[in-house]
Amino acid sequence: MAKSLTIEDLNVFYGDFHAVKDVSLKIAPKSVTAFIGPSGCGKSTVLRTLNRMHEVTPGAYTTGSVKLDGLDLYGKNVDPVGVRTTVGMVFQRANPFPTMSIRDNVVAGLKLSGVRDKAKLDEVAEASLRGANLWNEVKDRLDKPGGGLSGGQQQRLCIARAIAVSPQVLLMDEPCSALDPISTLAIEDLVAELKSSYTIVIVTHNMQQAARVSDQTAFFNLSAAGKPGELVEVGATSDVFSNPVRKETEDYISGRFG
Ligand SMILES: Nc1ncnc2c1ncn2[C@@H]1O[C@H](COP(=O)(O)OP(=O)(O)OP(=O)(O)O)[C@@H](O)[C@H]1O
Repeated sequence: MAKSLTIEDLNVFYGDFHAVKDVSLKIAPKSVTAFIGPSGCGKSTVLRTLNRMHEVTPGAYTTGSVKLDGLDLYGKNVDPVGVRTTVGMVFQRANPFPTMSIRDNVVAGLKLSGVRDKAKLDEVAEASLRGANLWNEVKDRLDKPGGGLSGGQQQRLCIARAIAVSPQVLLMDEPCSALDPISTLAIEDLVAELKSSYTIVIVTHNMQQAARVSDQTAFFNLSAAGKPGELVEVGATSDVFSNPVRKETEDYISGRFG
């Protein structure tokens, strides 16, 4: 199930632009790691390299390595589509297929991979919706369109869709930025529960959220405009927030810049 991630000397480029420089980081299985830092420092870019999602941008490439329990995700025979099943992703804006039913939204990935057995699909839909804390709210309207749910429910639907394909890691790119405070707390509670089954990496601009949900915090920064983003400090969240090693980290978390 949940696996570790080891990032070594990762550099990310968009064509000629060097976006992120020399990131090395270990992420333990069944833990939550928060990526924090000012806009443009490369948090989402690094996140996307963890399931090769950056490759959908023409000209984007990496050097260095990302290993999932020792397996190099950039190895010669590794299929990026398979990587995205093992390392699932939830985006900033909930993106369910709006006219597709709630049930079909959840099992879309399984259907795409050829599963046709209705009993199996129903079973996975229920388990995933339960896992995403959405079952009780939608169990009587599984055949209604996903687009009819509230923003917070749609985001949990997307989490259900991500876990339906049994990933080992879940990447979340500012999953609460479009949500109200109540829905945000529902997602944070869910992250705490999902941690028992998945390794989670979450990008957030919300310091309190990083402090509430994560075990480990990685602070990224830019040394100057136009320079690549760098990982300044990483450590146990309680240490990074209460006793940061670097002054830049302290300035950022105390709101003095960023
Ligand atoms: N598809 C892209 N093509 C070219 N450059 C990009 C692309 N995506 C991001 N960048 C650049 O890479 C750098 C890092 O961007 P990224 O989105 O990873 O930062 P971020 O820390 O997640 O920012 P934010 O907090 O604003 O979302 C920025 O200079 C950005 O302009």
